[in-house]
Amino acid sequence: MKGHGTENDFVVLPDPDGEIDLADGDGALVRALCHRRRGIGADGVLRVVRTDAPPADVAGIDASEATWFMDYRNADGSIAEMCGNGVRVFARYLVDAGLVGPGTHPVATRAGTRWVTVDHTGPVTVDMGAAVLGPASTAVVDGVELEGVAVDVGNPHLACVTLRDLDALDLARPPAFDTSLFPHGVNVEVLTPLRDGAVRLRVHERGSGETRSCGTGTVAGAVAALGAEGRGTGAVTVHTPGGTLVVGVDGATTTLTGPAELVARGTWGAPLAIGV
Ligand SMILES: N[C@@H](CCC[C@H](N)C(=O)O)C(=O)O
Repeated sequence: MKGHGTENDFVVLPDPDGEIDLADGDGALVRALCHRRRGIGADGVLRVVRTDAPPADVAGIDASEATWFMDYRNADGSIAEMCGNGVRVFARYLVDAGLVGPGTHPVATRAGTRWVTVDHTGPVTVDMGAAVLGPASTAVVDGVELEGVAVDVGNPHLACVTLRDLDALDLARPPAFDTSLFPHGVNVEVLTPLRDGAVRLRVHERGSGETRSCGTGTVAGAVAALGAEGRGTGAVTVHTPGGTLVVGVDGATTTLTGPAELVARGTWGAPLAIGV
C-alpha cells in the first residue's frame, strides 16, 4: 500500500506475523522501497505487525493493550521512535483492511502506545502524548543560525520560531545542530510565530530530508510557538507545504488531527534494487 498524511508519504507493508526483517542488509530494503526513482518512493516505511511478533530491537510491548505495532523506518533505513503522520496513515490502513472498525484504537510504537481515532474517510486524530520542552539550542539552516527549542515528542525535535522568510531557506541540506544535545540526530522545524492561532512550518527530517509535512514536527512546532507567546496550552493550526494539521495542547497531552489517505495498492515481489 502507498499512503500519505499531508503529503508525508509512506509505503505500508502488511506483515502481521512478522516475517519481514526491515533491518536486513542494514536497511537496504527500506531504502529500495523508498527510492523515488528506482523504488515505490516514500519518506518512510510503516510495517504493520502484530504486537506478539515485534521486531528484534523492541522489548517489553504489552500485547494486551494493543494488537498492532507500527514498525516505522525513515527513508534512509534508520529507525525512529514515532511518526505522527505515519500512525494516522497506519490507522487508516487498519480500518481499510478490516483489521479494526471505525473508532478509537491503540497502536503500539517504539515511543509507547498512541490512541488513534479513525473512520473510513474523515480526518484522523491521534493522541500524541505529552510533548516535553527541553533547552534552547540553535540550528544552522542554509548557512543561517536560528534559535530554537528542543521538544521531545517521543522522537527528538528542534523547533525554530523565526521571523525570516521560510520560503527563502534551503532545507534540502541537513541543518547543523548541537550533537551533544542530540546525539541520535534531530528533526529541525522552522516556523513562523503564532498569528491568529496559526503558523506556517517547514521541516528537515532526520533520515528522510526535507518532507512536505511531519506530524511529530507539527506538534513540536505548535508547542514552541505557544511557548514563544508564554503559553503552555492552546490549539494551533499548522500549515505545512503538504497541507494543514490541527494540534491541541493541554496540560497533559497533545493531539494531532488531519487527513490520511491510502492512494495505491500493489504486490511486492518485483526485483528491488537492494543495495541502494
Ligand atoms: N514524518 C514523521 C516523523 C518520522 C520520524 C523522524 N524522521 C525521526 O527520525 O524522528 C512524523 O509525521 O512525525
